Amino acid sequence: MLVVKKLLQYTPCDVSDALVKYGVSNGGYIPNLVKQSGPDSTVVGQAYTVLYAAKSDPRPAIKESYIDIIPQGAVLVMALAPELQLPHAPYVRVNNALYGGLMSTRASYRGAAGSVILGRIRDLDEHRELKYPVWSYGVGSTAPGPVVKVVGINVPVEIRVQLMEIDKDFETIKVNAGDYIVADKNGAVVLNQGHPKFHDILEYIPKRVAADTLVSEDIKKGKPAAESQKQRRANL
Ligand SMILES: O=C([O-])CC(=O)C(=O)O
Ligand code: NI
Repeated sequence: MLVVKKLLQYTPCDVSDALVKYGVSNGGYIPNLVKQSGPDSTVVGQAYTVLYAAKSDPRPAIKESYIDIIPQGAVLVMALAPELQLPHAPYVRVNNALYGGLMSTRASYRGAAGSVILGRIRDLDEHRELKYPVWSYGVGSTAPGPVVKVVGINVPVEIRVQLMEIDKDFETIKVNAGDYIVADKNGAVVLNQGHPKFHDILEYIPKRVAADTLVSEDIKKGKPAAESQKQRRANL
């Protein structure tokens, strides 16, 4: 809870700066998500993961409704099995919406912090009326039931994303249940709970934010950006 309180003061960009400092070159950023609803402030919570697979997948469907057991304060992270993902737009092979307004209504009632849907959502107005924060790749009109089923709750999920290297197809971002999700209009970042430098990362964030506030003041007074950045970040 303390970690959540701390992170609520910052943005995903601040968290990414710290992750880059500690060797995560993509800054933990989960690309291609669009903020669809909710207030402007940063959303932070521990990931509550839900994994969808094709109806033909050999794994049995989970009987329990994932939304009825979502913990207070959690961020729902909903992903499709890797074989249903694409590194390029539209990012998933599934055109049915994975998630809708009734799910947000229940999540909001249970005090969840937000929902990050790595696929399509429907019922846009309902999420917006609830002022409940939802991110997704896109929108849709059809419910998930005819094509996919939930096969995992609080299991690690893998997100296939495009890479710069032309000889590699994709890289995989992993989200484990309990990892910290920090999201706003810039998108969503995952801070792995098990990162060996987790506490250093948390300590670095305010120092870097303070330095960059001074850089901003310098620039507004006419100082060249590169010179100020070099000076103000010298000891970081
Ligand atoms: O009905 C569904 O399966 C999803 C949906 O639209 C909702 O949660 O409102
Ligand atoms: Ni609906």
